[in-house]
Amino acid sequence: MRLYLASQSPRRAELLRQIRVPFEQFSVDLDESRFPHESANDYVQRLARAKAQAGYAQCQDKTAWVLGADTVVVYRQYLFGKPDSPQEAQDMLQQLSGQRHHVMTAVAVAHNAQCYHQINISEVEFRPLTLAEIQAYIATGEPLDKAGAYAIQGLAAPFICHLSGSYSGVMGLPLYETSQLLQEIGFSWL
Ligand SMILES: Cc1cn([C@H]2C[C@H](O)[C@@H](COP(=O)(O)OP(=O)(O)OP(=O)(O)O)O2)c(=O)[nH]c1=O
Repeated sequence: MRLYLASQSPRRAELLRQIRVPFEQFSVDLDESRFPHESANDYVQRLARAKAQAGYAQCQDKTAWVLGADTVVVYRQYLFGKPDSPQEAQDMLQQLSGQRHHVMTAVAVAHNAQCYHQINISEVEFRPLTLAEIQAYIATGEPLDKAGAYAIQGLAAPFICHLSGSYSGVMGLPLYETSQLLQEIGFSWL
C-alpha cells in the first residue's frame, strides 16, 4: 500500500520522515476560505479532509491512500492562518505576545469514498515580546508561510515558555494522531 502526502509543506514531509513513514509528496490547490459561523475546530477538520480527498482525486494510483493536514492558531475569538504580509505577521505576533493560544492541527487520510480524520489541539504560551524582537523575527522571513506567523521548530522556539500538547502538532502534523490513523487503515511501516 502506497501513501501520498498531499501538501506543499516541507515541515509535514520532515515529520513523516522522522518516523520513517515511506511516502511521496505532491501539492493540491484548494479554496481555503472559512464558512460563515464555522468553528475553528470544524474548519481545520474540513480542510484536512478536503486536502486528502482532493489529493486522492488527483492521484493516479487509485490503490493509494492520501494524507492531508491543516493547521490554525486560535487566539481568543481570532483564527490565524498564514499571514498575507509582514504587517499582518506583526499584528499576529503582537497579539500572541505574553499570552496563551491554541494550535489546532487536523490530519486526514482518504481512499475512494473512505476518509478518516483526527484533530490535535495544543496550548502554547509566548513570553512577552518587544516590538523590536517581533520586527527582527519578521525580517528573517520565517513567519511568512507559518500559521500564526511563527515556527516552534525555528527561531520562535525561545519565545515559547509553555507547551501543553503535541510539539509535532504545533509544527503541522501531530505524529501520535497520524500514526493512529495509519494503523487504522492497516498501513504498516518500520
Ligand atoms: C504554528 C506553526 C505552524 N507551522 C506551519 C505548518 C504549516 O506548513 C503551516 C500552516 O499552514 P497550512 O495551510 O496548514 O499548510 P501549508 O499551506 O503550509 O501546506 P499544505 O496546505 O499544502 O499542506 O504553518 C510551522 O511550521 N510551525 C509552527 O510552529
